Amino acid sequence: MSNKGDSARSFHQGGGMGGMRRFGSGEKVKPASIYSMFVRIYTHARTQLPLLLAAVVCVIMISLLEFIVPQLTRYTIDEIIPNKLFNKLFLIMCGILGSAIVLGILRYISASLMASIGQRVLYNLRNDLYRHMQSLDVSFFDRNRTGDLMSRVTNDVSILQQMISSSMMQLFTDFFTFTAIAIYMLWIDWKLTLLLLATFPFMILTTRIFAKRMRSSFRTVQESVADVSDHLQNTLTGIRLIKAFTAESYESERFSQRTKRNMDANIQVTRLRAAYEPIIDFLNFLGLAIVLVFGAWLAMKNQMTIGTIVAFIAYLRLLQNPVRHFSRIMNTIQQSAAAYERIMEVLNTEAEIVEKQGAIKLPPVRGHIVFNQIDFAYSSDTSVLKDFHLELEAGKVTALVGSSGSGKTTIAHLIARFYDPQSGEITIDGYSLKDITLASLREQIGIVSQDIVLFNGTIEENIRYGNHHSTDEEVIAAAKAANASGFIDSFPQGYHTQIGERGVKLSGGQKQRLSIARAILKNPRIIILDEATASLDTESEQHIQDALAQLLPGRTCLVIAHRLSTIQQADQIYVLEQGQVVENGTHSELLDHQGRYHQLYELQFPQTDASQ
Ligand SMILES: Nc1ncnc2c1ncn2[C@@H]1O[C@H](COP(=O)(O)OP(=O)(O)OP(=O)(O)O)[C@@H](O)[C@H]1O
Repeated sequence: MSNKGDSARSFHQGGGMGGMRRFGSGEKVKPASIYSMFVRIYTHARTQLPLLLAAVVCVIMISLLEFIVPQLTRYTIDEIIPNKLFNKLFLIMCGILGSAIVLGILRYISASLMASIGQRVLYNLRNDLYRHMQSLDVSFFDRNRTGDLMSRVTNDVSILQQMISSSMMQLFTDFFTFTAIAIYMLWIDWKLTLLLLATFPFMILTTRIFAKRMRSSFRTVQESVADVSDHLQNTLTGIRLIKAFTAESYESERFSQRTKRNMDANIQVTRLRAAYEPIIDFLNFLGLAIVLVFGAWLAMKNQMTIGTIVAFIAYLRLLQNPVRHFSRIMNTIQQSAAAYERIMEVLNTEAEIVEKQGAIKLPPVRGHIVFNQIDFAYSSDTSVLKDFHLELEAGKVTALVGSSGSGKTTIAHLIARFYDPQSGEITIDGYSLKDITLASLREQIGIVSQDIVLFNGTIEENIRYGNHHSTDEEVIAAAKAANASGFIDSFPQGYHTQIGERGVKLSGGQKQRLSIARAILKNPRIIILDEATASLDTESEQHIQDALAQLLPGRTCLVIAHRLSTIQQADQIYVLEQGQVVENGTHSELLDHQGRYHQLYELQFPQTDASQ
């Protein structure tokens, strides 16, 4: 029933509706620049400033030490060897080994610090992402595939994790080393250094060209991972259906198509990388050739010492190391940028259903609900409700009947403000839904729907979802009222029985009774029963009807039912056809009227004399 489409398309285009914001929440997101990615990471890391500062100090010290070692080489060649300073050799030895030990310690400290900062940044980012998703509307989840969203929170965040924990440190160190050494080399011989640096614009250009392509390939890789995850989510939860339709090979084939897309995209990334690295290596060799040839020329003209050339070559290697690392890190950075884009698409999506500023807390209501001139459509091409009026009297039972797709469940969704109508107003006790806080509205509504949602956990935990602060006695009382205590007590573990994913270990009727118990525990002022007794046998249904008969008095109740036997006692019955109320009245009034309700009744009870 949902119109879940391709994720990228739905994020970028929304559902249409002539550009209305309601359906266009997933506005086009600009490709996130690497700069903005780092700014965001830094914003999160700022909270751990002392750690960050310690890491930066380590990085600066590493750069300095890396700088000192070639100086020792130069000193050995230019001073110690010509002057035969044997006594200095031991000092040189100690200097090099000491530097290596300190470098190792500093690298260990900075890597640990960065890992700890990185993990905290990601912990915050992942939680922000999940919290933000929770705040988005039902329509967002209609538009986007569950597997794709899961992949954004898990896979895409993990990719960023890799970059922050390992590559960021390298990037920092390289940046400092590069700057320090470039300045020193300019100071020693600016002409040679400038010649050397002349190769860098080519490196930057090559990097830019490859970066763009790599990012788009990584984007495909990540989308294909999301596709695979979505397929898994759908098919593993629907395994019984697949088996019933012997669709195992069909699904395996579809799975392999998705993994092939992933494989192709990965091959493309590897090819790009394989082409990029040799180009960078070539430019590095060009630098070496320049230093060697030009340096030798200067040395032959006695304008440079051999020690300086050796030190220069050592520095050149240090200067090129960051470049070589960068060509490797660029892979991770581009992959992270693609992941970051996908994360930002969710974070930049704004909820359409938002509380207006100064929204008031809905006080405990009597439950008089009015739909006034409501126009509603899920998307621009199909209208569900048009100029719709409906009144639910406070404390009474109102039933909605009508053919499938006539808009009954939609009415329930609008009361809970899962969606907003395009025009018109819905009020509860005179309060417009748009003027009140979402929490204060939803706290007063209990929904028992035809799609029973139970979470993996115990029976007790699932009932307690209705009210996390309830006592054990209250949980048991709710189960009794919902006629569920009988089957719960028959389980060896009673209320502590694990019900499995989505409650797979329970029968349809048992699941329904748990969901009713959950609603009873919530003790709401308004109750919506959307086909709540549909999967119960006649006997259980009678028990539930008895339980509801105790629960409903004094509350406003909206009952949506196909089986007319369940709503005969309703105070008011509305008959809906194509989003319009075609008649209303009590059961007997509607039978007397001999209209649509009478027709439906005849269809369901052909042997009964309708007039009785
Ligand atoms: N999330 C959604 N996105 C787009 N269209 C939807 C969505 N939910 C329902 N619809 C469409 O809205 C119309 C009304 O659906 P609704 O679920 O309200 O009908 P219903 O009367 O409750 O049907 P049933 O008795 O079969 O449950 C249908 O045409 C349906 O296809």
